Amino acid sequence: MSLVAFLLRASWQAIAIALITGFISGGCSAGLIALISRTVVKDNSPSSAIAVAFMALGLVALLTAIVSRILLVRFSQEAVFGLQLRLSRQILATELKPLENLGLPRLLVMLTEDIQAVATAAGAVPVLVINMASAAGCMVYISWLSWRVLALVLLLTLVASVSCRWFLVAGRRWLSAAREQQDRLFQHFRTLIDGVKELKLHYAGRQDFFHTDLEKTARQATRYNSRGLSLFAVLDSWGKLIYFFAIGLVLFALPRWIGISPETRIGYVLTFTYLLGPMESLVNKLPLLSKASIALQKIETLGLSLSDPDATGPPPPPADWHRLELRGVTHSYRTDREREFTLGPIDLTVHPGDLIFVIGGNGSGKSTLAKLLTGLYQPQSGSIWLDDQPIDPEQQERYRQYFSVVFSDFFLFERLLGFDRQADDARAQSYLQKLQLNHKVSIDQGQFSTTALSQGQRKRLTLLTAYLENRPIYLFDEWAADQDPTFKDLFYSQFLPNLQAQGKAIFVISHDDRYFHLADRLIKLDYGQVVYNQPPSQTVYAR
Ligand SMILES: Nc1ncnc2c1ncn2[C@@H]1O[C@H](COP(=O)(O)OP(=O)(O)OP(=O)(O)O)[C@@H](O)[C@H]1O
Repeated sequence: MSLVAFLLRASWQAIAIALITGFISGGCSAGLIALISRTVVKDNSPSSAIAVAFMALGLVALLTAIVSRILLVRFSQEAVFGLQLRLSRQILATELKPLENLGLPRLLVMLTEDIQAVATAAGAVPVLVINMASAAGCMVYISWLSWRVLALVLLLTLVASVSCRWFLVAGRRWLSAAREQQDRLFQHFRTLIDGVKELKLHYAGRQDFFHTDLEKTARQATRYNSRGLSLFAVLDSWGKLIYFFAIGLVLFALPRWIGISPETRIGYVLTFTYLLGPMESLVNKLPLLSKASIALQKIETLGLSLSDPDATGPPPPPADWHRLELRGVTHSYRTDREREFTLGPIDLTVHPGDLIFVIGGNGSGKSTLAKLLTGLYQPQSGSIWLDDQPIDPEQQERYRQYFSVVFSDFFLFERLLGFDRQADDARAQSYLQKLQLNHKVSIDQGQFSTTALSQGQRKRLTLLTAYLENRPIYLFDEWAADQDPTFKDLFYSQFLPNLQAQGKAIFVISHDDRYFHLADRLIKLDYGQVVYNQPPSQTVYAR
């Protein structure tokens, strides 16, 4: 999608008004040039009517330029604002799996660099429009002066466009290549920030990462960018050369060939001298426009969902339920054929009040099962049923509201999201006490006083959120792994039974075999397959 199409889509009526006022302004500027050249050539003592006309034209040119620019600035900024919100919405509407496939760096580049590129180009559009309008007005004036000169100008414009096209296409290709490197560069920036501790501790590793990965990619991006921008710089000078050639032609050659009048000559030269500024600014903006359309193309090819997640309104709150079933559910990660991992087919039935431990070695598929169970992944085959109703993609949002989940790679928000702040403060405060965090953290209007805590303490705060959510089904992915022995014991022997007593179904992904006997059922996974699904009393599991 081009920048123009993007802006038109945002509000074509506003753009039309801005264009019309822009063209009036440009036309008036061209009229001013005509008036000046006529007066210089023909009138030694211009009448006051000409002076009034001059003032009027100047005033209209100025006022319409202001109106056009303000309108365009406002609408281009609105369009960028809309783009930011649309992209954020699209990310929220896109299923987890395609987002994981895209990866964080690509999404980050899109939300920062690409939006910035579009915003910068959109900011330049108002000036561009006025300049193009002035150029068009000047063309009209030239055609009025002499159609033969106009034919020459058009011919030169054609030559200029054809010869500049090569620079444009090549320049754009390099900028596009630089944009590809930008995704990789953001990946390295992420490594730099996330791995800063490890990099600081390891001199050789740090040098290796810095030179082999980060510097190399950054250099490549810089190289491609400079090649692209250099071509645009050559294009600028080439354009100017053609421009001066045109002026020279009219000044020195045309009078001999076709005998044009001094008025035409001066009018032509004045017009072109005036146009030099707008044309230069127009050519200078070409790289910005190219970058913006590359960014817009990139955004489109990411394949984010186009549906609005909020279009159907809020999902209904979870109703009473009696049975959750997984029937032959599978999920595969297709990295390459030989190392493809497939979870399932899994058959599973859960009832309210069930406490199920999901166990198994590293990489056996426990977290994948968690994502399937909670509706974050859709089954690739098989189906999930809630009380005799299959969960199809339209039901997914509603289905997810049944779950309160703490993942092993959890994210702790700075405040309690989506709660009635005042009403829930008191409840949250009492949970803080139970979680033995009241001496470290307080809550005011749903805002945690701090989240700068130890890993174990931060994880306890996620438990607080889960409690407040009060959903029918809970899932804890290795929640107790970071807890001290006392709190770990509290979690397994008090918190879980408490939730169970409230009729919650609970999945606990765990390696803590000391507590396996507390479960109603153990589901053991091994390389994506269920080894057993039975009560611990019937199971011999290794301690
Ligand atoms: N995003 C992904 N892309 C490709 N393969 C993946 C992805 N996530 C997980 N896998 C593969 O799926 C398998 C199961 O991973 P999963 O995270 O479900 O295991 P797990 O039992 O939770 O392991 P752990 O106990 O180490 O957390 C692993 O072999 C892993 O390589």
